[in-house]
Amino acid sequence: TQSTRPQRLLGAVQKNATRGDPRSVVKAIDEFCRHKEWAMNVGDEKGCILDSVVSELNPATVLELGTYCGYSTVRIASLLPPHAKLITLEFNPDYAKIACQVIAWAGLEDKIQLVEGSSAEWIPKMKEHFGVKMLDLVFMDHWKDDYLPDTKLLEDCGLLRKGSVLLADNVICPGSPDYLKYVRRSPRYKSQYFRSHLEYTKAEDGLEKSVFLG
Ligand SMILES: CCc1ncnc2c1ncn2[C@@H]1O[C@H](/C=C/CNC(=O)c2cc(-c3ccc(F)cc3)cc(O)c2O)[C@@H](O)[C@H]1O
Ligand SMILES: [Mg+2]
Repeated sequence: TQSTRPQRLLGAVQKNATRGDPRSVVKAIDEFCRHKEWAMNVGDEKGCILDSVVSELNPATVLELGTYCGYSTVRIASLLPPHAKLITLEFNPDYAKIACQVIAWAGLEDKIQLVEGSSAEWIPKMKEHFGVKMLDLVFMDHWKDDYLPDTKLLEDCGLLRKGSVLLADNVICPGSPDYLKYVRRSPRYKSQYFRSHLEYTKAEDGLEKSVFLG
């Protein structure tokens, strides 16, 4: 049977990356997507912006919405302090299976909790199920129409504190106009746009960083 693109991406990691070396996993995926097959990872250019936001924040608890193949999961987790935790939600079981193996190849299983299911189902369970008190960082990279409803759900579930950061991928391409309007207009957020390019292309895209003001 034909392999899928995520399966071929995993193959490139297992072939070209060193077990237990997260940066080599990130590099192997970027090489594969730049030279072999494009895939919707945040990529190396926007990835550097992601790295700087994570490093500056030094978050103890991170939530990622939309694992896909685990590229940004590995990229974020490789920068977290020793006891920090990253919970990543992915509702496609095939993608979750690939991401699980990419995370294992990077040797980051201890820092990452991959949950198979939808954000709508699991965000309300964060506190009781994972013992999460507050989220320091949320990286949004799932369906773009879900950015806004999930942001409101995070607020309603009391998961954001003064200083919590929402970092959203693709606010230009494919775009999430309703989300952008909301965080830029709301007095409860201090929002900032980091201009960049769509992964592995010259098209414009960017990340929106929004700090919750409480
Ligand atoms: C139900 C809530 C919910 N709960 C849990 N997991 C969820 C979920 N909703 C979705 N997922 C999973 O997240 C990932 C989806 C990601 C969606 N991302 C883009 O569509 C995208 C597109 C381009 C682009 C494509 C083509 C172009 F021409 C240009 C740009 C570039 C990008 O960086 C992009 O992120 C998948 O793993 C879903 O299974
Ligand atoms: Mg994206």
